[in-house]
Amino acid sequence: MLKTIDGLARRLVGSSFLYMRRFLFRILSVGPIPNHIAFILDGNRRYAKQRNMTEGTGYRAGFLAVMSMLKYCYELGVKYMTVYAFSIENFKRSQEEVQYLMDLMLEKIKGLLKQESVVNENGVRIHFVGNLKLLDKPVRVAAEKAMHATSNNTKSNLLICVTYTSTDEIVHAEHPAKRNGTKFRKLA
Ligand SMILES: CC(C)=CCC/C(C)=C/CC/C(C)=C/COP(=O)(O)OP(=O)(O)O
Repeated sequence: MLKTIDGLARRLVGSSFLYMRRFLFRILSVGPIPNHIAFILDGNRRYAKQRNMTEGTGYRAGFLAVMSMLKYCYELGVKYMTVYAFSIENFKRSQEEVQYLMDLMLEKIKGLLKQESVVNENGVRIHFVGNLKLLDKPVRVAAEKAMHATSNNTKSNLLICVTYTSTDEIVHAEHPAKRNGTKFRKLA
């Protein structure tokens, strides 16, 4: 008897949550929807520390949080989403932590490629942005595979920034420009 009441209550809470969610989305989609939203993945370790969790658990929780934010964005019709995931500076962390993050990225990129993933369900094209040569080879290969596999998706775009930093970008932007004969002048 108690089990039946508990099940009923759960279903009631579940359906009212769904109803409220639909209602909220209706209201939000009336207003102007941004074309591009960017997320900086930060605070994963602090989150884990506050809850006496391992750093790895914090990173995993961070990834799940960003995935649900992305799902809301797709549902609202945001065309471009950028995620700042791993900068070149992040390589200065301990070797174990960097390796953990590389393994996590590999696992998650493979997950994104699955048919039932949030990316495929929402017709999202993935772009990895940054100096990809600096990534661990298996991660780079998976990233390239993800870009290729989603290249025909047209509903929205997910830009994942990895191994990036402003100085590296300036250096790499300058080289082709120099080759084209562009003249640079020093800014005062
Ligand atoms: C495929 C894909 C998008 C994977 C992403 C995996 C992921 C969660 C990466 C976050 C990496 C990172 C160095 C965050 C910085 O914040 P921090 O956690 O160091 O923050 P804190 O030290 O300020 O708490």
